[in-house]
Amino acid sequence: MDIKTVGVIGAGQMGSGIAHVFALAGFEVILNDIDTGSLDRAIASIGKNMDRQVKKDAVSEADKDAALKRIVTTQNTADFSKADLVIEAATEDEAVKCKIFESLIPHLADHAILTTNTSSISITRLAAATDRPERFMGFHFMNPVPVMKLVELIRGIATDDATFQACKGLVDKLGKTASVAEDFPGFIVNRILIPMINEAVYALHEGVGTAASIDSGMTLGAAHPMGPLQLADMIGLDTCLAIMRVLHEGMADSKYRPCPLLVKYVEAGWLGRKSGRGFYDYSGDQPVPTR
Ligand SMILES: CC(=O)CC(=O)SCCNC(=O)CCNC(=O)[C@H](O)C(C)(C)COP(=O)(O)OP(=O)(O)OC[C@H]1O[C@@H](n2cnc3c(N)ncnc32)[C@H](O)[C@@H]1OP(=O)(O)O
Ligand SMILES: NC(=O)C1=CN([C@@H]2O[C@H](COP(=O)(O)OP(=O)(O)OC[C@H]3O[C@@H](n4cnc5c(N)ncnc54)[C@H](OP(=O)(O)O)[C@@H]3O)[C@@H](O)[C@H]2O)C=CC1
Repeated sequence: MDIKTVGVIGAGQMGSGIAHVFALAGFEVILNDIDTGSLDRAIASIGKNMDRQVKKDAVSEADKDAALKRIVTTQNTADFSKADLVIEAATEDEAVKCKIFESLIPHLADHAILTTNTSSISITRLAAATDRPERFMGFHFMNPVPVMKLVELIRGIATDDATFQACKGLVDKLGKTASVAEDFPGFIVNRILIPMINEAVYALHEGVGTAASIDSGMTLGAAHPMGPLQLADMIGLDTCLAIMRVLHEGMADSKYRPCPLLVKYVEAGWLGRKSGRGFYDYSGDQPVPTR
Protein backbone atom coordinates (compact mmCIF):
# COMPACT_ATOMS: atom_id res chain seq x y z
CA MET A 1 0.00 0.00 0.00
CA ASP A 2 1.34 3.43 -0.95
CA ILE A 3 1.24 5.65 2.12
CA LYS A 4 1.93 9.33 1.41
CA THR A 5 -0.07 11.23 4.04
CA VAL A 6 0.09 10.41 7.73
CA GLY A 7 -2.35 11.84 10.27
CA VAL A 8 -1.28 12.23 13.89
CA ILE A 9 -3.81 12.86 16.66
CA GLY A 10 -2.53 14.45 19.87
CA ALA A 11 0.27 17.00 19.66
CA GLY A 12 1.97 16.23 22.98
CA GLN A 13 5.52 14.97 23.24
CA MET A 14 4.81 11.73 21.35
CA GLY A 15 2.60 13.21 18.62
CA SER A 16 5.22 15.92 18.03
CA GLY A 17 8.02 13.37 17.80
CA ILE A 18 6.01 11.15 15.43
CA ALA A 19 5.16 14.14 13.19
CA HIS A 20 8.87 15.09 13.26
CA VAL A 21 10.18 11.73 12.02
CA PHE A 22 7.50 11.21 9.35
CA ALA A 23 7.97 14.74 7.96
CA LEU A 24 11.75 14.28 7.79
CA ALA A 25 11.23 10.96 5.99
CA GLY A 26 9.25 12.77 3.26
CA PHE A 27 5.63 12.09 4.29
CA GLU A 28 2.91 14.74 4.34
CA VAL A 29 1.79 15.05 7.96
CA ILE A 30 -1.51 16.28 9.38
CA LEU A 31 -1.12 17.00 13.11
CA ASN A 32 -4.25 17.38 15.23
CA ASP A 33 -4.95 18.41 18.81
CA ILE A 34 -7.97 19.77 20.67
CA ASP A 35 -5.90 22.69 21.87
CA THR A 36 -4.32 25.30 19.53
CA GLY A 37 -1.76 26.06 22.27
CA SER A 38 -0.57 22.42 22.09
CA LEU A 39 -0.31 22.64 18.28
CA ASP A 40 1.78 25.82 18.51
CA ARG A 41 4.04 24.29 21.16
CA ALA A 42 4.39 21.13 19.05
CA ILE A 43 5.57 23.04 15.96
CA ALA A 44 8.02 25.04 18.11
CA SER A 45 9.41 21.89 19.73
CA ILE A 46 9.70 20.03 16.39
CA GLY A 47 11.66 23.02 15.00
CA LYS A 48 13.94 23.04 18.07
CA ASN A 49 14.56 19.30 17.92
CA MET A 50 15.31 19.46 14.18
CA ASP A 51 17.76 22.31 14.94
CA ARG A 52 19.68 19.91 17.21
CA GLN A 53 19.95 17.52 14.27
CA VAL A 54 21.09 20.35 11.96
CA LYS A 55 23.78 21.36 14.49
CA LYS A 56 25.03 17.75 14.55
CA ASP A 57 25.04 17.67 10.71
CA ALA A 58 22.53 14.82 10.85
CA VAL A 59 20.00 16.90 8.85
CA SER A 60 20.58 19.78 6.41
CA GLU A 61 18.93 23.17 6.91
CA ALA A 62 17.11 22.69 3.57
CA ASP A 63 15.76 19.26 4.62
CA LYS A 64 14.61 20.72 7.93
CA ASP A 65 12.75 23.58 6.18
CA ALA A 66 11.15 21.19 3.68
CA ALA A 67 10.09 18.83 6.51
CA LEU A 68 8.51 21.65 8.53
CA LYS A 69 6.54 22.70 5.42
CA ARG A 70 5.16 19.15 5.13
CA ILE A 71 3.43 19.43 8.54
CA VAL A 72 -0.02 21.03 8.65
CA THR A 73 -1.88 21.48 11.91
CA THR A 74 -5.61 21.21 12.45
CA GLN A 75 -8.20 20.99 15.20
CA ASN A 76 -10.68 19.44 12.79
CA THR A 77 -10.78 15.64 12.37
CA ALA A 78 -12.53 16.15 8.98
CA ASP A 79 -9.08 17.07 7.60
CA PHE A 80 -8.04 13.43 8.07
CA SER A 81 -10.02 12.46 4.96
CA LYS A 82 -6.70 12.83 3.04
CA ALA A 83 -4.77 10.51 5.37
CA ASP A 84 -3.62 7.06 4.21
CA LEU A 85 -2.65 6.17 7.78
CA VAL A 86 -3.55 7.74 11.12
CA ILE A 87 -1.60 7.37 14.37
CA GLU A 88 -3.58 8.22 17.48
CA ALA A 89 -1.18 9.62 20.11
CA ALA A 90 -3.51 11.38 22.55
CA THR A 91 -3.64 10.97 26.33
CA GLU A 92 -3.32 7.39 27.70
CA ASP A 93 -7.01 7.04 28.52
CA GLU A 94 -9.21 4.46 26.81
CA ALA A 95 -12.34 6.65 26.92
CA VAL A 96 -10.46 9.57 25.30
CA LYS A 97 -9.09 7.30 22.57
CA CYS A 98 -12.50 5.76 21.82
CA LYS A 99 -14.10 9.20 21.60
CA ILE A 100 -11.40 10.26 19.13
CA PHE A 101 -12.10 7.20 16.95
CA GLU A 102 -15.81 7.99 17.01
CA SER A 103 -15.25 11.54 15.73
CA LEU A 104 -12.57 10.46 13.23
CA ILE A 105 -14.12 7.44 11.53
CA PRO A 106 -16.84 9.23 9.52
CA HIS A 107 -14.07 11.23 7.79
CA LEU A 108 -11.56 8.44 7.12
CA ALA A 109 -10.99 7.08 3.60
CA ASP A 110 -12.01 3.42 3.24
CA HIS A 111 -8.44 2.34 2.55
CA ALA A 112 -6.97 4.24 5.53
CA ILE A 113 -5.14 2.31 8.24
CA LEU A 114 -5.87 3.39 11.79
CA THR A 115 -3.22 2.84 14.47
CA THR A 116 -2.60 3.80 18.08
CA ASN A 117 0.56 4.74 19.92
CA THR A 118 -0.96 3.50 23.19
CA SER A 119 1.61 2.41 25.76
CA SER A 120 -0.47 -0.33 27.28
CA ILE A 121 -4.16 -0.55 26.34
CA SER A 122 -5.55 -3.65 24.58
CA ILE A 123 -5.27 -3.22 20.81
CA THR A 124 -8.07 -5.73 20.26
CA ARG A 125 -10.42 -3.76 22.52
CA LEU A 126 -9.53 -0.41 20.88
CA ALA A 127 -9.94 -2.01 17.43
CA ALA A 128 -13.42 -3.20 18.39
CA ALA A 129 -14.40 0.44 18.99
CA THR A 130 -13.65 1.23 15.31
CA ASP A 131 -15.26 0.33 11.98
CA ARG A 132 -12.06 -1.38 10.75
CA PRO A 133 -10.54 -3.86 13.22
CA GLU A 134 -8.72 -5.58 10.32
CA ARG A 135 -7.02 -2.28 9.39
CA PHE A 136 -6.19 -1.33 12.99
CA MET A 137 -3.05 -2.03 15.04
CA GLY A 138 -0.63 -0.79 17.69
CA PHE A 139 2.20 1.40 16.38
CA HIS A 140 4.20 2.12 19.53
CA PHE A 141 7.04 4.63 19.27
CA MET A 142 9.51 5.25 22.10
CA ASN A 143 10.34 8.60 23.68
CA PRO A 144 12.15 10.72 22.48
CA VAL A 145 10.91 9.58 19.06
CA PRO A 146 13.66 11.19 16.92
CA VAL A 147 16.31 9.39 19.00
CA MET A 148 14.94 5.98 19.96
CA LYS A 149 15.40 3.27 17.36
CA LEU A 150 12.61 0.87 18.35
CA VAL A 151 8.96 0.78 17.30
CA GLU A 152 6.76 -1.95 18.79
CA LEU A 153 4.18 -3.35 16.38
CA ILE A 154 1.17 -5.00 17.98
CA ARG A 155 -1.53 -6.82 16.06
CA GLY A 156 -5.04 -7.02 17.47
CA ILE A 157 -6.84 -10.33 17.04
CA ALA A 158 -8.41 -9.11 13.76
CA THR A 159 -5.47 -7.19 12.23
CA ASP A 160 -4.85 -8.37 8.65
CA ASP A 161 -1.45 -9.08 7.18
CA ALA A 162 -1.56 -6.19 4.65
CA THR A 163 -1.97 -3.74 7.55
CA PHE A 164 0.89 -5.28 9.49
CA GLN A 165 3.17 -5.26 6.42
CA ALA A 166 2.28 -1.63 5.64
CA CYS A 167 3.23 -0.54 9.18
CA LYS A 168 6.40 -2.66 9.14
CA GLY A 169 7.35 -1.01 5.82
CA LEU A 170 6.91 2.43 7.40
CA VAL A 171 9.19 1.54 10.32
CA ASP A 172 11.84 0.53 7.77
CA LYS A 173 11.38 3.80 5.85
CA LEU A 174 11.89 5.76 9.09
CA GLY A 175 15.20 3.92 9.60
CA LYS A 176 13.93 2.39 12.84
CA THR A 177 13.72 -1.21 14.03
CA ALA A 178 10.41 -2.98 14.46
CA SER A 179 9.81 -5.31 17.37
CA VAL A 180 6.70 -7.46 17.31
CA ALA A 181 4.81 -7.77 20.58
CA GLU A 182 1.68 -9.73 21.36
CA ASP A 183 -1.40 -7.90 22.59
CA PHE A 184 -0.83 -8.20 26.36
CA PRO A 185 -1.06 -5.26 28.79
CA GLY A 186 1.99 -2.98 28.33
CA PHE A 187 3.26 -5.15 25.42
CA ILE A 188 7.02 -5.84 25.88
CA VAL A 189 8.85 -2.61 26.73
CA ASN A 190 6.37 -1.22 29.25
CA ARG A 191 5.68 -4.65 30.83
CA ILE A 192 9.31 -4.48 31.95
CA LEU A 193 10.13 -0.77 32.16
CA ILE A 194 7.15 0.73 33.99
CA PRO A 195 7.14 -1.77 36.92
CA MET A 196 10.86 -0.91 37.31
CA ILE A 197 9.94 2.79 37.49
CA ASN A 198 7.07 1.98 39.91
CA GLU A 199 9.57 0.07 42.10
CA ALA A 200 11.86 3.13 42.10
CA VAL A 201 8.91 5.21 43.34
CA TYR A 202 8.33 2.61 46.10
CA ALA A 203 12.01 2.92 47.06
CA LEU A 204 11.52 6.69 47.35
CA HIS A 205 8.19 6.27 49.19
CA GLU A 206 9.72 3.88 51.74
CA GLY A 207 12.80 6.08 52.26
CA VAL A 208 15.25 3.53 50.85
CA GLY A 209 17.02 6.47 49.20
CA THR A 210 16.59 10.03 47.98
CA ALA A 211 15.52 10.73 44.40
CA ALA A 212 19.12 11.63 43.55
CA SER A 213 20.53 8.44 45.08
CA ILE A 214 17.93 6.21 43.40
CA ASP A 215 18.68 7.80 40.02
CA SER A 216 22.47 7.73 40.42
CA GLY A 217 22.14 4.12 41.61
CA MET A 218 20.67 3.15 38.27
CA THR A 219 22.77 5.44 36.02
CA LEU A 220 26.15 4.81 37.65
CA GLY A 221 25.37 1.37 39.10
CA ALA A 222 23.44 -0.21 36.23
CA ALA A 223 24.52 1.98 33.27
CA HIS A 224 21.00 3.20 32.45
CA PRO A 225 21.15 6.40 30.34
CA MET A 226 18.93 8.15 32.88
CA GLY A 227 17.62 7.27 36.34
CA PRO A 228 14.12 5.75 36.72
CA LEU A 229 12.68 8.85 38.43
CA GLN A 230 14.22 11.14 35.79
CA LEU A 231 12.75 8.85 33.13
CA ALA A 232 9.34 8.86 34.85
CA ASP A 233 9.41 12.67 34.78
CA MET A 234 10.25 12.54 31.07
CA ILE A 235 7.52 10.01 30.20
CA GLY A 236 4.94 11.87 32.34
CA LEU A 237 3.77 10.61 35.73
CA ASP A 238 0.15 10.52 34.51
CA THR A 239 1.19 8.19 31.69
CA CYS A 240 3.28 5.99 34.05
CA LEU A 241 0.30 5.70 36.42
CA ALA A 242 -2.14 4.96 33.58
CA ILE A 243 0.16 2.15 32.36
CA MET A 244 0.52 0.68 35.88
CA ARG A 245 -3.27 0.69 36.21
CA VAL A 246 -3.67 -1.15 32.90
CA LEU A 247 -1.06 -3.72 34.03
CA HIS A 248 -2.69 -4.08 37.46
CA GLU A 249 -6.16 -4.54 36.06
CA GLY A 250 -5.18 -6.54 32.98
CA MET A 251 -2.91 -9.01 34.79
CA ALA A 252 -5.09 -9.13 37.94
CA ASP A 253 -1.87 -9.39 39.96
CA SER A 254 -1.00 -7.27 43.01
CA LYS A 255 2.65 -7.15 41.98
CA TYR A 256 1.61 -4.41 39.54
CA ARG A 257 -0.10 -2.18 42.15
CA PRO A 258 0.76 1.46 41.51
CA CYS A 259 2.84 3.06 44.28
CA PRO A 260 0.64 5.38 46.41
CA LEU A 261 3.28 8.11 46.08
CA LEU A 262 2.93 7.98 42.27
CA VAL A 263 -0.85 8.29 42.68
CA LYS A 264 -0.39 11.27 45.01
CA TYR A 265 1.97 13.10 42.66
CA VAL A 266 -0.50 12.70 39.79
CA GLU A 267 -3.37 13.85 42.01
CA ALA A 268 -1.30 16.93 42.89
CA GLY A 269 -0.84 17.70 39.19
CA TRP A 270 2.91 16.99 39.51
CA LEU A 271 3.22 15.21 36.18
CA GLY A 272 6.97 15.59 35.60
CA ARG A 273 8.68 17.74 32.98
CA LYS A 274 5.47 18.61 31.17
CA SER A 275 4.00 20.32 34.24
CA GLY A 276 7.35 21.70 35.50
CA ARG A 277 7.40 19.50 38.61
CA GLY A 278 7.56 15.79 39.33
CA PHE A 279 10.30 13.95 41.19
CA TYR A 280 12.38 16.98 40.15
CA ASP A 281 11.54 20.67 39.96
CA TYR A 282 12.26 22.06 36.50
CA SER A 283 11.70 25.76 37.22
CA GLY A 284 15.41 26.62 37.49
CA ASP A 285 18.41 26.09 35.21
CA GLN A 286 19.01 22.58 36.58
CA PRO A 287 16.41 20.04 37.80
CA VAL A 288 16.28 19.95 41.64
CA PRO A 289 15.02 16.80 43.46
CA THR A 290 11.68 17.40 45.19
CA ARG A 291 12.36 14.71 47.85
C1 LIG B 1 6.34 5.04 28.01
C2 LIG B 1 6.36 4.28 26.74
O1 LIG B 1 5.27 3.92 26.23
C3 LIG B 1 7.59 3.80 26.07
C4 LIG B 1 8.78 4.67 26.19
O2 LIG B 1 9.04 5.51 25.37
S1 LIG B 1 9.69 4.45 27.54
C5 LIG B 1 11.01 5.60 27.38
C6 LIG B 1 12.10 5.07 26.50
N1 LIG B 1 13.15 6.02 26.48
C7 LIG B 1 14.22 5.94 27.29
O3 LIG B 1 14.36 5.02 28.06
C8 LIG B 1 15.15 7.09 27.18
C9 LIG B 1 16.36 6.92 28.08
N2 LIG B 1 17.23 8.07 27.95
C10 LIG B 1 18.07 8.25 26.91
O4 LIG B 1 18.19 7.42 26.03
C11 LIG B 1 18.90 9.49 26.93
O5 LIG B 1 19.00 9.96 28.26
C12 LIG B 1 18.30 10.65 26.03
C13 LIG B 1 18.38 10.23 24.56
C14 LIG B 1 16.86 10.97 26.39
C15 LIG B 1 19.09 11.91 26.24
O6 LIG B 1 20.43 11.59 26.08
P1 LIG B 1 21.60 12.51 26.72
O7 LIG B 1 22.87 11.95 26.22
O8 LIG B 1 21.37 12.66 28.16
O9 LIG B 1 21.28 13.92 26.18
P2 LIG B 1 21.74 14.60 24.88
O10 LIG B 1 23.24 14.56 24.74
O11 LIG B 1 21.07 15.92 24.94
O12 LIG B 1 21.06 13.72 23.76
C16 LIG B 1 21.63 12.57 23.16
C17 LIG B 1 21.35 12.64 21.69
O13 LIG B 1 19.94 12.65 21.46
C18 LIG B 1 19.55 13.85 20.77
N3 LIG B 1 18.25 14.23 21.30
C19 LIG B 1 17.84 14.19 22.58
N4 LIG B 1 16.53 14.50 22.65
C20 LIG B 1 16.11 14.74 21.37
C21 LIG B 1 14.89 15.08 20.77
N5 LIG B 1 13.78 15.23 21.50
N6 LIG B 1 14.84 15.26 19.41
C22 LIG B 1 15.93 15.10 18.66
N7 LIG B 1 17.13 14.74 19.17
C23 LIG B 1 17.22 14.58 20.51
C24 LIG B 1 20.64 14.83 21.07
O14 LIG B 1 20.73 15.82 20.09
C25 LIG B 1 21.87 13.93 21.09
O15 LIG B 1 22.28 13.63 19.76
P3 LIG B 1 23.76 13.05 19.42
O16 LIG B 1 23.85 11.68 20.03
O17 LIG B 1 23.76 13.00 17.92
O18 LIG B 1 24.72 13.98 20.03
N1 LIG C 1 5.30 9.76 27.18
C1 LIG C 1 5.91 8.70 26.68
O1 LIG C 1 7.10 8.47 26.99
C2 LIG C 1 5.21 7.77 25.76
C3 LIG C 1 3.85 7.87 25.58
N2 LIG C 1 3.23 7.01 24.71
C4 LIG C 1 1.79 7.10 24.50
O2 LIG C 1 1.53 8.14 23.57
C5 LIG C 1 0.31 8.79 23.89
C6 LIG C 1 0.55 10.26 24.12
O3 LIG C 1 1.48 10.43 25.17
P1 LIG C 1 2.25 11.81 25.39
O4 LIG C 1 2.53 12.45 24.09
O5 LIG C 1 3.35 11.52 26.32
O6 LIG C 1 1.13 12.63 26.17
P2 LIG C 1 1.00 14.21 26.32
O7 LIG C 1 0.24 14.43 27.57
O8 LIG C 1 2.33 14.85 26.13
O9 LIG C 1 0.13 14.60 25.05
C7 LIG C 1 -1.17 14.15 24.82
C8 LIG C 1 -1.80 15.16 23.90
O10 LIG C 1 -3.06 14.65 23.47
C9 LIG C 1 -3.97 15.73 23.49
N3 LIG C 1 -5.35 15.29 23.51
C10 LIG C 1 -6.12 14.90 24.56
N4 LIG C 1 -7.37 14.61 24.13
C11 LIG C 1 -7.37 14.81 22.78
C12 LIG C 1 -8.37 14.70 21.77
N5 LIG C 1 -9.61 14.32 22.07
N6 LIG C 1 -8.04 15.00 20.50
C13 LIG C 1 -6.79 15.40 20.18
N7 LIG C 1 -5.80 15.55 21.10
C14 LIG C 1 -6.10 15.24 22.38
C15 LIG C 1 -3.57 16.47 24.76
O11 LIG C 1 -4.16 17.75 24.79
P3 LIG C 1 -4.39 18.47 26.23
O12 LIG C 1 -3.03 18.68 26.81
O13 LIG C 1 -5.09 19.71 25.85
O14 LIG C 1 -5.22 17.49 27.03
C16 LIG C 1 -2.06 16.50 24.61
O15 LIG C 1 -1.64 17.58 23.77
C17 LIG C 1 -0.27 8.04 25.09
O16 LIG C 1 -1.11 7.02 24.64
C18 LIG C 1 0.99 7.46 25.74
O17 LIG C 1 0.74 6.34 26.53
C19 LIG C 1 3.91 6.08 23.97
C20 LIG C 1 5.26 5.99 24.07
C21 LIG C 1 6.01 6.81 25.01
